[in-house]
Formats: sequence, C-alpha cells, structure tokens
Amino acid sequence: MLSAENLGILRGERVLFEGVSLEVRRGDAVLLRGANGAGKTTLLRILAGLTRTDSGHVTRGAAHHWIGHREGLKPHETPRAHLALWAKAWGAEADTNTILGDMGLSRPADVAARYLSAGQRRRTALARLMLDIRPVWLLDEPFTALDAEGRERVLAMVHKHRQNGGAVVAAVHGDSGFVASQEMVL
Ligand SMILES: Nc1ncnc2c1ncn2[C@@H]1O[C@H](COP(=O)(O)OP(=O)(O)OP(=O)(O)O)[C@@H](O)[C@H]1O
Repeated sequence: MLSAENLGILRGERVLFEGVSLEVRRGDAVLLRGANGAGKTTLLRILAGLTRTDSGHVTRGAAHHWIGHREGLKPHETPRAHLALWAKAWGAEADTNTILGDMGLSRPADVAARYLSAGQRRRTALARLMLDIRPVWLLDEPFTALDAEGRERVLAMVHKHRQNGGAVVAAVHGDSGFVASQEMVL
C-alpha cells in the first residue's frame, strides 16, 4: 500500500534521520516513536508527499489521509462547515450529520473553531477520515487533547479500518492503545 526505501533528511548541517525504510501492508498499524524533535512529523510528511526527502523514495499504492498535529481549521470555521468544505473538495457523498454525531460533535457542530475546545478541534480534524474512504491513514499524534471517550472512539475507528483492510501509520507518545504490527523508533 505504501513503501519507503532508505529515506534520509538533513536539517541544516544535521542528519535528522537516514536509512529509514518501511513497508505498509493491508491491516497494518505502524507506530512511529521518538523523542521531541526526532523527526516523526517530518517522516509522516514525507510519506504523505508534503515534504521532499533528501534521499531514498516513497512508493504509494493507495490513497491516503493525512491528519497533522495542527488541525487545519480556520478560526471562523465550524465543524459542520469544515466537513462540508472537504466533502465538496473531495466529491465525497458521506452524510456529514452522521459523522458529526459519531464523532461526538453534534452539540458544537455550529460553533466557530476559535471557540471550540482543543479536543473538539481534534475530533473535527479526525472526522475527515470518515468523509472519504481511503486505505492509508497517516496520523500525527492523533490522541492529543482527546478525553478517554474520544480516545476509545479513535481506537475503534482504527480497529474497524484495519479489519476492512486499511492501514495506519501514527506518530505517538506513550501508550498508543493500538496493537501495532510494526514499531519504528527515530
Ligand atoms: N522545514 C524545516 N526546516 C528546518 N528544520 C525543520 C523543518 N521541519 C522540521 N524541522 C526540524 O526537524 C526536527 C524534527 O522535527 P519533527 O517535527 O519532525 O519532530 P517530531 O519527532 O515530530 O517531534 P515532536 O515529538 O516534538 O512532535 C526539529 O528539530 C525541527 O525543528
């Protein structure tokens, strides 16, 4: 679904990482670990095609979702408007009301992002995963700011996605709650 061979990246004079290879198959959950600044976000961005690698290459065999650690919500945007915008951009026909309900966002669905809690903003970003079915999910610290219920919700989404043959690559700190098929420490 996704493979990376011999990736390496320089930041200034420093080699951030080198020789990183990865093979992501159906049903996989790959955990990226490492200290702050180790390069997890950079690696995920390279996998998503958002940052250019200095060496090696990535082969993408399936469509992916990228959910970064910044939620990508504009201050005036409501969860409902955010999902509607992306649904339109992707030509997705999913029912946004159902997704808002499933993500626990029915109550704040029409509240501007600047007034949402951090967890509500994160739930809104993660709701994009439900808009359009894509086999590979690239998730940067997906549990940040989520309460216990939100975390369980995301774990259930990941579980179902993997059962349906999808794959996840996630940067996480601490306990992920996933049964990982691979762990990579940067
Ligand atoms: N575009 C860039 N130009 C220069 N340096 C960068 C750039 N992007 C990232 N870096 C640096 O690369 C290093 C790795 O950053 P990255 O965000 O990938 O780490 P991380 O492992 O995700 O960290 P954290 O756990 O804190 O989120 C950091 O020192 C960061 O400052």
